[in-house]
Parts: sequence; structure tokens; C-alpha cells
Amino acid sequence: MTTVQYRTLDEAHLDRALDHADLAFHEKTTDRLRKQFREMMLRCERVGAYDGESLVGLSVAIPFRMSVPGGELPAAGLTFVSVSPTHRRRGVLTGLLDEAWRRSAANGQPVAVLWASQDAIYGRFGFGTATRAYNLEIDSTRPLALRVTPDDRPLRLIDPERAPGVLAGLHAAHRTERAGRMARDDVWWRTEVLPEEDEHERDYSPPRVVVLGEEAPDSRTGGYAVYRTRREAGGQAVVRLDELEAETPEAAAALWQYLVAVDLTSKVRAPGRPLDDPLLFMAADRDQVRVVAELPAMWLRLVDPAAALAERSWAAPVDVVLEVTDRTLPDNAGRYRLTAGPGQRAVYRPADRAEDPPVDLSLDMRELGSCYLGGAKLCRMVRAGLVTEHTPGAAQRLDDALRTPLLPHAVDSF
Ligand SMILES: CC(=O)SCCNC(=O)CCNC(=O)[C@H](O)C(C)(C)COP(=O)(O)OP(=O)(O)OC[C@H]1O[C@@H](n2cnc3c(N)ncnc32)[C@H](O)[C@@H]1OP(=O)(O)O
Repeated sequence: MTTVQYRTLDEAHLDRALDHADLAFHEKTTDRLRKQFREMMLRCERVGAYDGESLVGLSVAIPFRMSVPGGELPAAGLTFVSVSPTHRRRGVLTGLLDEAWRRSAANGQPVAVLWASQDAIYGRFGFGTATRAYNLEIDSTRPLALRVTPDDRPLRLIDPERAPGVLAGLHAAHRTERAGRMARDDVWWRTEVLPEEDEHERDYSPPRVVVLGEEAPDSRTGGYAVYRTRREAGGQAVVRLDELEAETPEAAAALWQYLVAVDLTSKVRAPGRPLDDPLLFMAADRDQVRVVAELPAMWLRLVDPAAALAERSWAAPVDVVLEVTDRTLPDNAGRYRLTAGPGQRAVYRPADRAEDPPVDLSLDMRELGSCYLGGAKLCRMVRAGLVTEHTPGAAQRLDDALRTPLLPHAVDSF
């Protein structure tokens, strides 16, 4: 019987780690990507699971700053989570995540986030689906019919090399409008948003970047879209939208109409859009703009719930006692009183005082993680039997307090 040890993945083992990840994810990573991943991993927390000298498991945590309602906080973005096929279902993932929690706490990251390869894996570890997304398809064989008059400023195609400098201002200004969005540095723009070749769909064109309006000194353009195209079997091409940001509804309308009007194309695919994408409301003909899938997007785990809850804003006053289960971080389980309100920093503390009222809601940490960014509703979880309401109206009161004007939306997958 061997014992697996968890320790920082040595810099000298980066290539072994990438071979291991290729094995687990059935990939053959190109030399260009290997170089990029090595550089990325050097900036991250890296945990290796070692059986003797063999690397049998890996997890990497990217240090993010993530928007939450009313602000932002440090988050650990887990990726490259993988266990060798020879060591699966022996608790290695469990060991890797235990180590990840310790490191998140040490690094002052009250939440961990990830994109799951399979829906069934992470709920048991206290992760809940915190953002969901629509995949949209637009019929572009005809002009896009909209109920909003598009901004008539000129559109410019710019060189992707220059794009980070031109787009970053608008992206940064709009990022905190929705919870779940990451701050980007120049490296992230170049390697994750604008790489020459798309890592997952290699037959798409290089990125095209279209910008609305004149170039402003503060790089706050009226809006921009990043997209790629691919010729389909029948001869026509498809436009795949990667990102669209706009100052105003009119600016968004101009960019959507541009994408639909690209010649020799018959469809715009817009994966990963927010569930309240303004396009869904401004479209004059919803037969032309169709939701083809709704998917879980980013998962979130409250590692330090008190710190995380204190960092977000609240839409209404709330004072509830929660009975929380947390199988994988048992120190977070128990009875807690949450007191919060507009303009007030939330207090989340053990409900162990004589004056504390009885439990209002019983739930698992997974459900609290789903609700944290304002995306999921406790009332619906009560109806689904996932949350028990002991005090009538308590779930609605907590939902009212957690509510955000726009739904959370994660753009950067990792
Ligand atoms: C954020 C990301 O990087 S997502 C990518 C995740 N990685 C992959 O999909 C790569 C291929 N798969 C793997 O590497 C591994 O199978 C992993 C990482 C998914 C699981 O690793 P393991 O070491 O086998 O998991 P471990 O033994 O700790 O399992 C813990 C629990 O999760 C369950 N579990 C593990 N994987 C799965 C799965 N794919 N589906 C359902 N349940 C699972 C186990 O049954 C176990 O349940 P239990 O606590 O009730 O006994």
C-alpha cells in the first residue's frame, strides 16, 4: 500500500505535469501551448500528488481578482485538476482539494472557482453552479432585426496585437457591472482572449477585433467585439463571437448588426452569453435569435464564508440563522447567523449566543455557493427540496438581500 503525498509541484516537473495533464484530458498539447502553460503555471499555486517519485495528480490555482456584487475579491481559479488513470477513485482528488483549501486560506482567497469537465464531480466538494450561460445562434442570412436604433459611429477592424491596449479600458470599466468576471492583465489578453490559434477549435480563423467609434485616449471605445470565422461544409461560413462589450444598448446593437452582416456567412454562434443578454430583449424577431443551449458555467466554493459574505453588497436587509452542512470543510459546518443590509458589511458568525433566534434555513455549502453571486434563488431550491425552510418567508428574504440588478456572468474560462 503506497501513500500519496501532496506538495508544491517543483519547477523542474512542469513538463511532467503537462504530460500528465495530456494523459488525463486526452490531449496532445502543441509546443506553443506547452510554453504558454509552463509560464502560466509559474505564476500559480501548483500542487502535485506524488506516489513515491511518480506524479499521479495535479491541481493548479490561478490567482484571480473576481467581481462580486458591489466589489471584488481574490479568488483561486482551479484548473488542470487531474488524476492519473492508475490512481483514480482512491481519494487523490480529495487530497488535492484539501491542499487547495489550505493554500486558498493562506493566500487570503475566500472563494475558489472552476469550470468543471463533468457536472457530477464538484458538488460533493461544496461547489455550486454560480453562473449559467446561454449558447445563442443568430440566423445571418438576413439583416438582424432590432428594436433599438444602432449607434451610427464608424466601425474599425484593428490588429489583434494592438487590441489589449484599445479594449482594456472598456473591459475594466464594465467588469464589475456583473459578478463573476476576472481582472485581466496583458498576458491574459494575449494568451486567453486573443491567441492566434484557438486552442479548442483549431479550424477557426485568427481573432478579428472590431471596435466602435474613434480611438479615445483612455481606451474607452464605444464598444468592441472579438470573433473568429470558419467555413462550413456547405460553403458558407459561421461567425463565432468570443466577446462583446458595449457602452450603451445602441453600441451593442451596432456590433450585433455588424456580426450578422459579415458577407458569405449564414450563422452567428454566440456561446457563453449571460442569461439576461440585452440582445434577447432588443431582438425584434426571436425566431432569428435562438437559445440553443443553457449550460452551467462557473462553479464557486465558499472557502471562508464569513470573509466572502463580508465582501459583497446587499440589496435588502436580512437577519437569518442558517444550519449549514459542509462535508469537505467541516469547520464551516454548523449554525451561523447572517446579518447584512444595504451599505452594511455582512456579519456571519456562529449562532451560539442565547439571544440568537432558532434556525430559519437548512442547506449545504454547495447551495450557498450557488447563490453567492446572485445567480441562483433559494426559493427555487426550497421547492426542489435542496433547502429546508423552517421560518416561512426566510428564503425569500435572503433572496431579496442577495439580488443583483444584472445576473452574474463568467467570461473567462480556464
Ligand atoms: C477544474 C478542472 O480542472 S475540471 C477537470 C477534472 N479532471 C478531469 O476530468 C480529468 C479526468 N479525470 C480525472 O483526472 C479524475 O477522474 C478526477 C480528477 C475527476 C477524479 O479524481 P479521483 O482521484 O478519482 O477522485 P477521488 O477518488 O478523490 O473521488 C472523490 C469522490 O468523487 C467521486 N468522483 C470522482 N470523479 C468523479 C466523476 N468523474 N464523476 C462522478 N463522481 C466522481 C468519487 O466517486 C468519490 O466519491 P465518494 O466521496 O462518494 O467516494
